[in-house]
Amino acid sequence: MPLIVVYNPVSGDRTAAKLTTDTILPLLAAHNVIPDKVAATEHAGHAGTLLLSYIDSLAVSVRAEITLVLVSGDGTLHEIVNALRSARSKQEGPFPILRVVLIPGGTANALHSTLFPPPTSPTAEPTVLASLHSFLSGTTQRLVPLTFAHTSIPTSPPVLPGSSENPDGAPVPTTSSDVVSIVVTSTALHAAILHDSEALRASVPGIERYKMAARQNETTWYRARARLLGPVQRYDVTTGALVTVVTAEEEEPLELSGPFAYFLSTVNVDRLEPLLRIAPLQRALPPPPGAKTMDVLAVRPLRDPSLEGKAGEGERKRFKERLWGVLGGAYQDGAHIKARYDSQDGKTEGLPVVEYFRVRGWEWIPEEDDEKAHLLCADGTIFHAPKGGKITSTVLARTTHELDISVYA
Ligand SMILES: Nc1ncnc2c1ncn2[C@@H]1O[C@H](COP(=O)(O)OP(=O)(O)OP(=O)(O)O)[C@@H](O)[C@H]1O
Repeated sequence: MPLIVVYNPVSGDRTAAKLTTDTILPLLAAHNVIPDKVAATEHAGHAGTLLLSYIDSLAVSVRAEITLVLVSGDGTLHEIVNALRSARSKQEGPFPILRVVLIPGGTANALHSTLFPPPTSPTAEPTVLASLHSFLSGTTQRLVPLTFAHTSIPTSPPVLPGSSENPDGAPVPTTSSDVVSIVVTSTALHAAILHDSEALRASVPGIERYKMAARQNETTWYRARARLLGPVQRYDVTTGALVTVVTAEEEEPLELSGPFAYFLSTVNVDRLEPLLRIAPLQRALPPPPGAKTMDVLAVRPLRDPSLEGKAGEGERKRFKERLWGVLGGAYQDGAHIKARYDSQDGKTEGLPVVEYFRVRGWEWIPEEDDEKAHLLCADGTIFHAPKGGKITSTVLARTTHELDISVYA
């Protein structure tokens, strides 16, 4: 079967080239697996074009299924998936199945740490080559298919009927950017952190840059409405179960009014970093195989009864302490999803701080004058919606994207 090795020499701590040469290629050779091609990415966006030109170089008779050994972080895989999706949409007929051997060479390695959670015992084997061992094992191979979250971000501001640009209310064609996430799609704090941390990449190559960017955004709230598209389930902290709140696609979405401190959705992953288990139900209560769902986490500060509905500087500073305290629970195996506000009457339980949903998709409608609420992060790539532009994210059905991409686990 055709096999290509691709590594990103600048991802993470920049050790992908050494790992490939010193460890991965010798291990493949020891199993009589000789790659057709070994290539380093040379610039952003290169991984996708590399893979597509490799596919083009193969005779049609041998390209039904391709193995990619990828040494990188999530961002490089994200680029590959988007390049394949774009190529697929322009091509009729069969398209190669892609099997990925994923070697964590990035900073966060969310997908890899979800498939291979960090060992709890100090004597356990490190997991860096676990996907490769699965591929080489032959008998114990497990392939995990990837789910895609498709997000559409308008590129031009909405033109409302009756406005000076459109006085007679004629339909105005909208333009948008489209992107597929395989890990995370977010707005609010997470998007702001990813946006600001990119500027720190050169000086702070490790995870620390995310913490620095977090501090820059810790008292910001984001004014927007979110509409959760059905079917929608809500996590019930008391029973530990997911409870249906919107039954079908046709029903009215569940609307969440802002402001938001946090709004993030994940597919395929429960972790964003090896120890940051942000969406624990992705593994604790996994969706059935092939389900068209993503998990959404939202934090809306004004649910905190101690703020008494106020959003001043003092309340934001107080809420910052609460938010960090709660989100810190994500590092304790996902304990944040159980945190509650204080009870108002001292008898009943307080509201959950983190609202956790399983949904088909969501819409995010930022308030026009809140610039930071217009940021969107798709697997680390940042987009800016135009003023007041509505962002929509939904899980793509396999029949729509017609791609078959899975990872050895
Ligand atoms: N040779 C290169 N020079 C500069 N940028 C590159 C090069 N090759 C790839 N890239 C870019 O590097 C970016 C980061 O890669 P990747 O996501 O794999 O690593 P990371 O950000 O360190 O890890 P993670 O996404 O797991 O946090 C990608 O968005 C990709 O476009």
